[in-house]
Amino acid sequence: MTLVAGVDSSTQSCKVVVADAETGEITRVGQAPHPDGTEADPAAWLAALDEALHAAGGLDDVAALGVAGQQHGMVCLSGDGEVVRPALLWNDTRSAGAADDLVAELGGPGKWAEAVGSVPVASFTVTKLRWLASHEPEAAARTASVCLPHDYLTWKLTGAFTTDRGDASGTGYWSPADDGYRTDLLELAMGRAPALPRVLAPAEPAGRTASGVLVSAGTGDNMGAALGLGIRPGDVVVSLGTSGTVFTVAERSCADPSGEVAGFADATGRFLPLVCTLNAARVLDAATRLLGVDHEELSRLALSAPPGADGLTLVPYLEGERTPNRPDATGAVHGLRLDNATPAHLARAAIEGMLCGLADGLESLLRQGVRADRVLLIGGAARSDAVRRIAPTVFGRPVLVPPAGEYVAEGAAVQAAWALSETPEPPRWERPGLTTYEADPYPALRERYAEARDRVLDR
Ligand SMILES: Nc1ncnc2c1ncn2[C@@H]1O[C@H](COP(=O)(O)OP(=O)(O)O)[C@@H](O)[C@H]1O
Ligand SMILES: O=C(CO)[C@@H](O)[C@H](O)COP(=O)(O)O
Repeated sequence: MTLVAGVDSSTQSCKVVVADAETGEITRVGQAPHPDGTEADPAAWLAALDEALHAAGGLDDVAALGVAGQQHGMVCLSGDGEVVRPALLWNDTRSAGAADDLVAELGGPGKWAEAVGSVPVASFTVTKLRWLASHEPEAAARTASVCLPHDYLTWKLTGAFTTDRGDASGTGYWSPADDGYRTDLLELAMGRAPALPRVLAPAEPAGRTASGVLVSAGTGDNMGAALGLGIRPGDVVVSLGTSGTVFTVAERSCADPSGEVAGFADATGRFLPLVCTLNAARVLDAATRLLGVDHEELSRLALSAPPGADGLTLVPYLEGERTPNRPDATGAVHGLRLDNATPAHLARAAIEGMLCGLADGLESLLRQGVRADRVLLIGGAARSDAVRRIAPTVFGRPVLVPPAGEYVAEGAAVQAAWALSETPEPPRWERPGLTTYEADPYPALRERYAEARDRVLDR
């Protein structure tokens, strides 16, 4: 049996799966935590990768490996390959002002959508580089090259400085439509253009590890999930990890001047229109802390309250928000009355509020002409029974849940198997069935959320 490994170096942890390259059967898994915070020393990702690989039984019998990682993180390297400062992550909002400035300087949101498929907000690497140039000019001057979290890990594994279309499309200085860097935009951000990783073709390997394991191009985590699930146009994925994302694969590139939908590329040569919120699984983590319960009890409580939580509405902007672009917003609870002031109502409002943000995202995606024949729910918070049961009431359509798994890491493993096989299309691994969750839509909930979502205080 030929084995391949896939890595998901995500916000909260590093996950590894080892699978049979032919059937996709998972034979081993490993996981290790990442440090908390919105900036991180890339050495911590390497240490977590090492620990997770060890927990997954190591690479001695593995033929190929792929690394998917959290998108957008700014990793600045000096001329001798040292990390210049801790990486700013996708959920760090300090560059929100820089994003506004860059949008204005290029002539407005439409110009950015046209140039790189997305309108940059604080998450995008290009805005972090502008922030660096303005606030830490010495660090900016020492920056000889810039890459993303998965590029950094692939470089450390192989010595090759590479990236892929998917992750490059989240920088704000690579165009999915034209398949090339826009170094002029990097110059706009920093006043000059540091060296950038070479963009590999989807099945092109980056190189080999010191012990000879083939390393595939790697990609961003959402592109990894799309590959792991084997989605096709018409399949919309809602991922409830640290971030909430709603995305699909498309044959044509997307350019939304409203900035709600990011026109990313995928890991197969196609495109990945995506909406991202900053607030997903950790809203539920916060609710468990507020209520002094664990996730199982939160789920039980939420299901014991009625749809709409009798008017209790939670706006989940606990980390500010990206879609809508409210980097300084805070969360809020509205509609509190004596009769709905119960743990069950609050538990339900937290889940409903988190899902309303994603349901708005689905609508933005549909406005781009995307089809949603099926909606699939994945990510850490999709382990919650209440989330799975409440999702169809909020989305107003059935929701399909694949068996709990690490689909980003599985996608990275698919890519590794693809790099080994050199076939025109990635391998398609059969996966056990999806569970369908259906429930009556409850539109009043979305209407109330729409009223509440702009009535929040800024930090
Ligand atoms: N049963 C559950 N119910 C709700 N949230 C959960 C559950 N299990 C895990 N989570 C949450 O899911 C998140 C981790 O999800 P994951 O998709 O691995 O995130 P990421 O890939 O962004 O690091 C954590 O915030 C964790 O607390
Ligand atoms: O910024 C985005 C997508 O544009 C996020 O989805 C990050 O890629 C982080 O993902 P998770 O760690 O939440 O999976």
